[in-house]
Amino acid sequence: MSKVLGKVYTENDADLKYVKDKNIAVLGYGSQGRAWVLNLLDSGLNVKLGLEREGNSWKKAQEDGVKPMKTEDALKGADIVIFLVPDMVQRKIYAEKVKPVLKPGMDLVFAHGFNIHYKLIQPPENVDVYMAAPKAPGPSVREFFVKGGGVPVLVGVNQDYSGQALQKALAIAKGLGATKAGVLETTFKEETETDLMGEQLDLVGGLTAMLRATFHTIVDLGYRPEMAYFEAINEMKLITDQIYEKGLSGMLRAVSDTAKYGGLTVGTYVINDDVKKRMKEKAERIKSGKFADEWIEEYDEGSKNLASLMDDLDNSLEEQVGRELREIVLRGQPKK
Ligand SMILES: NC(=O)C1=CN([C@@H]2O[C@H](COP(=O)(O)OP(=O)(O)OC[C@H]3O[C@@H](n4cnc5c(N)ncnc54)[C@H](O)[C@@H]3O)[C@@H](O)[C@H]2O)C=CC1
Ligand SMILES: CC(=O)[C@](C)(O)C(=O)O
Ligand SMILES: [Mg+2]
Ligand SMILES: [Mg+2]
Repeated sequence: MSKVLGKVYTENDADLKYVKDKNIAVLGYGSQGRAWVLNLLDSGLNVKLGLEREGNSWKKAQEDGVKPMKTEDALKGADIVIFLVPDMVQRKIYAEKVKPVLKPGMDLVFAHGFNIHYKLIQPPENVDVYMAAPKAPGPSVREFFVKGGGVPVLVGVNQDYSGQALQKALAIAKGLGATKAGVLETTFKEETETDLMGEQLDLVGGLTAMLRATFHTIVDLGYRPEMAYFEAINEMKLITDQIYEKGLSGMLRAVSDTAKYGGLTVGTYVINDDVKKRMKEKAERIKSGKFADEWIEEYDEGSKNLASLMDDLDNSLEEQVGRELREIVLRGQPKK
């Protein structure tokens, strides 16, 4: 029994029978979509892949031995519709393709609560709305499954018309392999807001900004960029691997005493109360819905700021050095 976690669902708490005879339409074959389609098919479920265009995803699915079809065709006779197109695209596909064929008793399933929580999609009362949110990038969802395991998934129920929404969410999570690890329960609000906070404050936002700031601090003092890249960026994976396996204190015990002392004293000097105040400001912005409004507006105007930020990053010194150094690093990587 766990001392601090809420209920953790594992293999025996979930039964595929709740979704086994249902027709499942998965919309999208990107990072998550590919992993979901392949894992759910391998788990023996009836999955149809629906795509809007015969583009890259279409080709990739065919290469994987999956038969893609037009969204409309995948939705024919569907009982369960799983949204794995980008968050900003879901409302359009819902309005144009799903809503017209939505019948009482159907299920709408999400991998992230954004569209439901921020009311971009407002389903009628007579359908189930639930989520299975993998706490890992899509490629890991597939890789763990293929190796006989699974990544942790959060399940949550927003509407339980059938009275079986939680069982179905757990069944989908099991089909993804997640009950091999553990499935935790959440709400759409909690999952959406904490997911955004994590990715903005550290995983995606804070981390890249910190790596780049450290890189430039070292380079600005006159050291060579390749030294800075190794120290400030490349080695981060090895440190986070230690945290992943052994926790923060386990990582600290794996590095030298010199690193331990320097790290513990300087880390909190750099990431100080002032930084935490700024983090809180941005976390509040997520809670208030202001971040969602900003992102929707940016997307609707063509994501120009996003594209230009990505361009700047691609052209940065750290990425130029990184592209060359990674060839050396990856050459020495043990074969999988
Ligand atoms: N990427 C990840 O690892 C994670 C994603 N999620 C959630 O999973 C869902 C899917 O996200 P990803 O897998 O990252 O998406 P993605 O961007 O990797 O894949 C999107 C799929 O939708 C298609 N698509 C893209 N633009 C489209 C458009 N305008 N019209 C129609 N189809 C379009 C693409 O061809 C592709 O098949 C989102 O709700 C996301 O928040 C949740 C956990 C982690
Ligand atoms: C991979 C993941 O869970 C993220 C960072 O939240 C996302 O891609 O949105
Ligand atoms: Mg996430
Ligand atoms: Mg996210």
